[in-house]
Amino acid sequence: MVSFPPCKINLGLNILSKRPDGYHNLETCFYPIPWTDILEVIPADRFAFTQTGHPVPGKEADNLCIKAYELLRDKHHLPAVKIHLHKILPMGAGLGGGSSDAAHTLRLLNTVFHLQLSPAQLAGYAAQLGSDCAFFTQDQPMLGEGRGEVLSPTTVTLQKKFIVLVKPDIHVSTAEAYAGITPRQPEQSLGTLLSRYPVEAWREQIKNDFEETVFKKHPTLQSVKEKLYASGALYASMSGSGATLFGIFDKPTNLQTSFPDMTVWSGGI
Ligand SMILES: C[C@@](CO)(OP(=O)(O)O)[C@H](O)COP(=O)(O)OP(=O)(O)OC[C@H]1O[C@@H](n2ccc(N)nc2=O)[C@H](O)[C@@H]1O
Ligand SMILES: Nc1ncnc2c1ncn2[C@@H]1O[C@H](COP(=O)(O)OP(=O)(O)O)[C@@H](O)[C@H]1O
Repeated sequence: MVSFPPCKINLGLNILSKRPDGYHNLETCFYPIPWTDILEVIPADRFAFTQTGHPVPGKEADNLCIKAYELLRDKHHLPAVKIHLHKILPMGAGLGGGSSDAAHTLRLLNTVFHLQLSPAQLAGYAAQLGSDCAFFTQDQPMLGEGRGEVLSPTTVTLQKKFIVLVKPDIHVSTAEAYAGITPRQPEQSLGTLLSRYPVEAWREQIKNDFEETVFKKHPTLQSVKEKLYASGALYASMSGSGATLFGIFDKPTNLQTSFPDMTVWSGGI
């Protein structure tokens, strides 16, 4: 069985406090974007993992698809499978592609082997694989709290809008980005702000707390954001810990020529 793990952008990202377990409490709105990897899981005589497209850095055994399989295999005595991942999404990009692959491996295994795991059980397993993973067990925008795994529905919608993602050839480590932050409580919760204001007003209201320190270290990212606004974006921001920037537009917008040496994706929602 095949699935298409999508990526996400973060509409706003407030880092609220540092936790005793070393993670940070945050609030964000995860929004799914239909730019995807391709993932196949089929029953097999012996376990095998194959991978094409962009090579995934690190040891193969650390691939989140394998980690996801091992997690369910140990709990539910799964038979062997063959997993194939075709990697399209940029990595370490603030787009959560690896987290999505992990969650979609769980979802495929649940379906292929009729495990009948509830959405809450799937989200619980996903959260063991990464803070962002639980979101990808859903297919709709969600507010994320806790370390990102406490999810609640939101009415925020980007329907009829167009998104441009720009990924410069810069890598920002998530752990490093968190280390540069001084957490603080905002005056108004992100959920309230997102529901109260139209996209056009978010520029003054909604922010990503990582931008300040990450932009200082990589000024190119600030200039990409400014260029997105200059090209007509209603709202532009960095996604997650970077380095992808996104712009939300009223009409189809293709900016590859504006960012010739960067990876650009654009599409409707
Ligand atoms: C920043 C965010 C925002 O959506 O996304 P990305 O930029 O990675 O896409 C996420 O919080 C990334 O979540 P995820 O990539 O799943 O993180 P994990 O693997 O759980 O943790 C990687 C490292 O990030 C830090 N971390 C992560 C989540 C969190 N709430 N607090 C943290 O301090 C920890 O140092 C941890 O060791
Ligand atoms: N299936 C996978 N796809 C992408 N990255 C993976 C995967 N499995 C493990 N990783 C590791 O996770 C790191 C970052 O993952 P990714 O989700 O792309 O980051 P981000 O959430 O910042 O976009 C990679 O550099 C890689 O070492």
